[in-house]
Amino acid sequence: MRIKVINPNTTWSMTRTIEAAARASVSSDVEIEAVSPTMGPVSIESHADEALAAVGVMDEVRKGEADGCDGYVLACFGDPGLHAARELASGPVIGIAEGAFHAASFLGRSFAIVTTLGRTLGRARDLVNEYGFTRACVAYRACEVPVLGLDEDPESAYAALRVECERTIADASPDAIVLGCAGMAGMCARLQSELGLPVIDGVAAATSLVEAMVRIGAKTSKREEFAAPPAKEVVGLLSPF
Ligand SMILES: NC(=O)NC1=NC(=O)NC1=O
Repeated sequence: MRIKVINPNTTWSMTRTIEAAARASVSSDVEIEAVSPTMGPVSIESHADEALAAVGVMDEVRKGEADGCDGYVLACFGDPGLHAARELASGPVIGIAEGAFHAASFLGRSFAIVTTLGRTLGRARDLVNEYGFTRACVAYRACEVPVLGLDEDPESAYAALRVECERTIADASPDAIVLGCAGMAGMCARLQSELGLPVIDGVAAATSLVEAMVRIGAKTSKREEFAAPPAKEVVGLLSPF
């Protein structure tokens, strides 16, 4: 089995963090291919970043199909390009937000999201509502660490994240915490141990769920909405598509 884990931002050091978390979450017979697109923003912290990143995600899925990948993880908490990726993929495609919400829902009645910048919380709220977890998600919080700050100064980023998690637990008493950024993947186990409640990293959750779906033979439905997009001319910069 081969799962392609796509970090939609173009920061390869973060891709390596994501790769380690993905590899640790799957069985030994699963091959993980972790990549960043060849184009796109170095970090994704806005709707504009997400729009740009979606093109790179599509390009990586298109290449993955040519290489025979069995499934895909979109390792960015905004799940950028998820629906387009499902149109292009034959196997399952799971974003880390959707995967994390499902995983958290198996562990308790409620969860809270603790993410990077507060400006990304609107997107998180939209995804919670779209995926059907409105009642379960009891808090939307941000530690105000920029995405690349997680890589550049991990110790102070961890300190800020832990403080915000502690505040969230005190204010909203969630049964679990969902980490709102792929770049937090390496901090999950330490946080869970120090905070004393389940802490979900979406990279591990989504990757293990893709493995499970591939093992039961589940593929993306091609009946209607996620059928291959109609062939058409694309002009200008995006013409390769
Ligand atoms: N909420 C976020 O910080 N999302 C993210 N931006 C990235 O570049 N990767 C993420 O997971």
